[in-house]
Amino acid sequence: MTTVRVVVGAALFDGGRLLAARRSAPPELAGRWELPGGKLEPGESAEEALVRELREELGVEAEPLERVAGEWPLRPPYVLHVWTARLLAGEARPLQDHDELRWLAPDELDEVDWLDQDRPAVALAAGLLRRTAP
Ligand SMILES: Nc1nc2c([nH]c(=O)n2[C@H]2C[C@H](O)[C@@H](COP(=O)(O)OP(=O)(O)OP(=O)(O)O)O2)c(=O)[nH]1
Repeated sequence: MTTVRVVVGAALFDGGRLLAARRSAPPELAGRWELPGGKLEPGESAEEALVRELREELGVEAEPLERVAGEWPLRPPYVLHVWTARLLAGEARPLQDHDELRWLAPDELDEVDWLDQDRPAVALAAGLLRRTAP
């Protein structure tokens, strides 16, 4: 039996908008949009991985908030887990893995070509945002 490995994706919110990131690699994923994040390293919690990845990929500090219920299969052995997070400091820039970023308002979420496996997670995360936003 293969052990499942977790990829953590961040539904990063700031001012009521959600950050979408366009992948620059590998070729089969390039041009599609995703929630920034990456693989957990050994011994790391999902929250720790999320903070590290957002620092590396976007140059920002973020606070994980809550896990979005669900798990989405990726290329085996990986599965996608998603957490909502809020921006604490910095201005997001596509430093690694991405070539474009967009902050999407709730009515703009369908404007980018999300990776198929990200669509349900994005919809759920946006629902959480609508519930918790002032
Ligand atoms: N980060 C991220 N990866 C996703 C999402 N959806 C999705 O299918 N993936 C896939 C793309 C990659 O095959 C894998 C995550 O790899 P990654 O390249 O982001 O991970 P990483 O930063 O840890 O990079 P590395 O170890 O490969 O260098 O999961 C998503 O929303 N976020």
